[in-house]
Amino acid sequence: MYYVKAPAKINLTLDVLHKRNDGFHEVEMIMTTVDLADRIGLEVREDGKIELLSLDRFVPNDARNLAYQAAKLLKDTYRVTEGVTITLEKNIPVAAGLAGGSSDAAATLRGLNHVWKLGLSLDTLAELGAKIGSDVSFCVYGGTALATGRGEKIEELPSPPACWVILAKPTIGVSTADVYGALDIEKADHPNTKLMIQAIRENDFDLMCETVGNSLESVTLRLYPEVAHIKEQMMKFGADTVLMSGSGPTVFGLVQHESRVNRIYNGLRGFCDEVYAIRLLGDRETLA
Ligand SMILES: C[C@](O)(CO)[C@H](O)COP(=O)(O)OP(=O)(O)OC[C@H]1O[C@@H](n2ccc(N)nc2=O)[C@H](O)[C@@H]1O
Ligand SMILES: Nc1ncnc2c1ncn2[C@@H]1O[C@H](COP(=O)(O)OP(=O)(O)OP(=O)(O)O)[C@@H](O)[C@H]1O
Repeated sequence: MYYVKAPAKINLTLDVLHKRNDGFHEVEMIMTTVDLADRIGLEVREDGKIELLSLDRFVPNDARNLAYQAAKLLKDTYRVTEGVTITLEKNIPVAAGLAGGSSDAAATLRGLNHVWKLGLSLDTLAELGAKIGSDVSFCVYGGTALATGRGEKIEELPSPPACWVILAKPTIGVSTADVYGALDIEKADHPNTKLMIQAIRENDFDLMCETVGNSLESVTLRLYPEVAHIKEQMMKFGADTVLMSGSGPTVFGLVQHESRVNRIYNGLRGFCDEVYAIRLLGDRETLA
């Protein structure tokens, strides 16, 4: 069995610029990977079939699964005769704004490129991944990046300042399409992407905290008041900054001092089942 790691992402910024003619939105986002990952096992089969095994009851184990779709796309595009059994160990919360499914698809592309000996570049895998979902291209590279277009155009950035990340996910799943659908771009918050890039390049933690922002946040906060409650509590318990990731509902807090991490974690665990205290991964090397 060949194992690949599929880490979650958070959006340090997510600016929605305008709606396009194809129904998608033009975005500018700064994404970074965090140390919470699914694990994907790949076993080559000679009968040419693709099979997916998942123990998580919230995740489909058929052609609806993004990891399955990744395998099928790669097999069809490059006329691969071999098949694969994909074992999915899910640790990233589902429908959470953490790109769990997209990261599984990306890791499957990377892993199959290896076990099927295709010799494709990451750029080629990222281009292919964009056909599965807007977040897949970023997940193929991992690390930290500016993502533009509908999210599929990736420019690598250095690692953000090192810190702890507290993730808290309320017990609701959010549909990305619904959140984009309910967005009023004029009224939304528009983070300063350039300033965030400066904060990252200058390794300035305080500037990073001041500059986080997400155009989709106010939509999800309006639809699900419990997300606002988690934000307030996380701030109150002492996070340096707090923001919703992607289309939500997961909220992340950035924390510089380890001494505060336990207090925030324990405080949130009092009323939220899914809380994680992890580190930013930040650079691409950690995916190898
Ligand atoms: C919210 C984010 O997770 C931020 O990283 C992404 O923008 C969403 O990425 P994703 O889940 O991979 O999204 P996709 O599967 O490509 O699209 C789901 C739906 O979200 C909406 N969508 C997505 C991306 C985008 N730039 N504009 C959109 O309007 C579309 O209605 C689309 O049908
Ligand atoms: N491998 C997978 N892992 C999780 N969900 C999957 C997977 N494949 C398909 N899905 C489906 O996709 C939906 C969205 O799940 P996912 O966890 O990827 O959302 P997300 O974290 O909000 O992603 P994003 O941040 O990219 O919008 C789920 O409701 C699930 O049915």
